[in-house]
Amino acid sequence: MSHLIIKDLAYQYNGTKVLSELTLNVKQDEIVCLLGASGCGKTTTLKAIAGILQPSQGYMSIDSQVVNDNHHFIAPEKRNIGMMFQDYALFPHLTVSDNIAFGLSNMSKAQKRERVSEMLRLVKLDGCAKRYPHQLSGGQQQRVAIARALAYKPSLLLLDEPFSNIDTQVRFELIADIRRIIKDQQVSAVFVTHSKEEAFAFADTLAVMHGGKIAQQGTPEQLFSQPNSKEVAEFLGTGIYLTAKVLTPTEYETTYGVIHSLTESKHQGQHGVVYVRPHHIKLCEAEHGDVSSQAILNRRFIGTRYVYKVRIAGQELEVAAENDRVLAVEQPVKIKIMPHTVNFFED
Ligand SMILES: Nc1ncnc2c1ncn2[C@@H]1O[C@H](COP(=O)(O)OP(=O)(O)OP(=O)(O)O)[C@@H](O)[C@H]1O
Repeated sequence: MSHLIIKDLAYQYNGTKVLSELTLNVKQDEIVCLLGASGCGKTTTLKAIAGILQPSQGYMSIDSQVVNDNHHFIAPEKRNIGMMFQDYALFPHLTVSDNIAFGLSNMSKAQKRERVSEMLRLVKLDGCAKRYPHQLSGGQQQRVAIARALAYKPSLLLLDEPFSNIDTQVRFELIADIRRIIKDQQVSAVFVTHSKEEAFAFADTLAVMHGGKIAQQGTPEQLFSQPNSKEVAEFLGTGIYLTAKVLTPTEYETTYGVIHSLTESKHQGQHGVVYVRPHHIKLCEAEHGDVSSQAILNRRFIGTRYVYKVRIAGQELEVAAENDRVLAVEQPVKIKIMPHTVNFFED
């Protein structure tokens, strides 16, 4: 059963369409990450879910309650949604305990005390109850923010770039911690980030946004191995397009030789393009004067190995190579494309 269901949602700012035909499903206890280029409408989608803005069209239900359609619009405070944003938004004049207790208006004093202690234990800040936000690190403040958002047992949690102010060294520890806390509380969540690495570490499924809608939703593995559009393939990482013909279910003919796929294609006989990512390309030394070779445009050292920029089929791409033999700038190289799960898009 889906916990959050959105169908054909549309929204415009002053006549400019930002969301159109947006469809998204979040299952019970699932963490879904909205990913997409800057300005594609991620925050607008969160605001529509929260009820901060009213869509011009579409259906939305949370926990089987219709919160938005042609006849209903449920106000934000009646949606039982917890929110957490990048600037933590803690009240500076309240202690950690009072910040966490802030939304617990329907409880007795004793119940509040009990719930606050439970949340402090959950986020491992038992010793910080009496401190003020400025006496905490960024990561600790973010833990208080999640405790406050979860304290009144929301049915859905919305997180907008919650980790972008956290130092990279502790960010992934905090991501693992907050994921554990959300899973422990069995709450569904929609999370927005610019960072694919954060998305992979935090979410169960990714929903890539493009053109005001969800272009594809699935696990990171599904999106990498079976992107349903060029936009999704490109968003997940750099690559180059090669014109190709599908020779057999596992063989693609290109100007750089036959590429072998680890999975079978249903497009046999069709023409189109394959999207090849740098880690599927091997650079091999070539002889000067070899017409099928290309020169290395530049190289940079990234600590463990070199990354070489090459031009393949008129497109420039950086390809990492093992350090057993260092290649020189302008040295001719041949391109070998290793067997992989090929991403093919028909013409
Ligand atoms: N209050 C507003 N008035 C007019 N246009 C707006 C308003 N808020 C956002 N927009 C526009 O709507 C589009 C979507 O904005 P939104 O903030 O949802 O994108 P986003 O994907 O969250 O972007 P980012 O990743 O940069 O935070 C953008 O083109 C933005 O300029």
